[in-house]
Amino acid sequence: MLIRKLFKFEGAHIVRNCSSHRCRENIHGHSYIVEVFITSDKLDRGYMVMDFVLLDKVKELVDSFDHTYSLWREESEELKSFVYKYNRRVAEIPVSPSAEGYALLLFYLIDKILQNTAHENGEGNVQLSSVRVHETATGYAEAFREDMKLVDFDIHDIRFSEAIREEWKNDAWWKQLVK
Ligand SMILES: Nc1nc2c(c(=O)[nH]1)N=C([C@H](O)[C@H](O)COP(=O)(O)OP(=O)(O)OP(=O)(O)O)CN2
Repeated sequence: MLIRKLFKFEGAHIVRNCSSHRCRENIHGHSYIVEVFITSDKLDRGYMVMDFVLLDKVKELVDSFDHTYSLWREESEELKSFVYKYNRRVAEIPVSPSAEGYALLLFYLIDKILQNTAHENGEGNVQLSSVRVHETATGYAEAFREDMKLVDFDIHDIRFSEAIREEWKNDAWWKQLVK
């Protein structure tokens, strides 16, 4: 059985090397919608795949990209300095921030969060099925587990600035993922 939970963030980026010159040459933003699809072979005692409330860390993660500049680590030192000088909320990431890049990055992180979520209400084999990132009303990218072979990074390649981290209720979940 499949469940889906929707999250949102307002994010800014440039996507280098793409075909669209508007997109690759200009800092711009989108109202992103992130859909997280989760499956299980069993229902918990509440007749749920898993309670949506257990996705609170996923909410915190997605909210970390809200009013945040997503800075690809391959950007020039000049742009990096500019971004850090004029923005408090910066996510430095190992993928270019296309819809595809976000979908892969979020799949990687949400999968880790789910693996670190205690399931104590009779849940079955809870699995992340896919992460769909809508960049506009007309375009989205969706990452599945097999797509993770398209990228090569680990959690140490992802950095949230101090201003983002200080808004987290606590950083235990992030420390757990890093461990
Ligand atoms: N496969 C992808 N294509 C594009 C992406 C992307 O992430 N993956 N991103 C962009 C740009 O960021 C752009 O801002 C959005 O472009 P587009 O979909 O063309 O947006 P419009 O609102 O102009 O779309 P219309 O359908 O023409 O209204 C570009 N491509």
